[in-house]
Amino acid sequence: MDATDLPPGLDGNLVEFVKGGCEFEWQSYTKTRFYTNAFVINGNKLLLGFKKRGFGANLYNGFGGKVEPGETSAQAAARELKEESGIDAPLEHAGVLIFLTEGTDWAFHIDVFSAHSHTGVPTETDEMRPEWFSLTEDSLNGNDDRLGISSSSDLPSIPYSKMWADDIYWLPHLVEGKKFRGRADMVKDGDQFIMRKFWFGAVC
Ligand SMILES: CNc1ncnc2c1ncn2[C@@H]1O[C@H](COP(=O)(O)OP(=O)(O)OP(=O)(O)O)[C@@H](O)[C@H]1O
Repeated sequence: MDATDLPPGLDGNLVEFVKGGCEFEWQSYTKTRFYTNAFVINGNKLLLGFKKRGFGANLYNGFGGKVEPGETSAQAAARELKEESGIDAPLEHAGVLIFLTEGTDWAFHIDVFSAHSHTGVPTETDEMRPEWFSLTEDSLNGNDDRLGISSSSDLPSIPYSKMWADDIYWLPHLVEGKKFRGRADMVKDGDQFIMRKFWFGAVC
């Protein structure tokens, strides 16, 4: 894909898998702040955390936060995973997401990581309550959540309706082990954010 067709902030040899909001312009930004987000898979289970406070409170997400000065994103991802869930995992880089939110002139740059094993027992912290979710196909692609049915396994389905709106576009790629990139410009709708303009793609 021609780099000029990509949303500002993304580069490389990428193949689009979904986009929306073509009638809007990409929001401009002058600064970037770096964050991490880590997803741990164990066989047919995915670990998510229910965020109890701060940005994204009351949503399920991976474990992550700000990259501190002097840290690499991989170091920050490991630190945040441990701080928020109590576990260690051999995290590998899986994707990059750029988010803008209405009214701010800076972009979230989120390095997303995944791991297929871990040590330690996921433990609730002040910030996050870890829970395992089913990775059956209907759970992962959001069919169970859309239809309000429980998963065919003994674990709950991935709760996309209680996650950031973008997650359903890239989480299945992460679980399949495909590298991805994406950008979403979010606007406030009542007390939640919705995507105004977005683009997600795979790394060739
Ligand atoms: C807009 N769409 C989004 N979709 C999915 N995840 C998103 C996100 N936007 C932000 N995130 C994640 O939200 C966390 C915020 O981090 P946040 O808790 O504020 O950081 P940190 O733990 O350093 O904060 P404190 O210093 O404790 O306040 C961090 O994992 C970041 O990756």
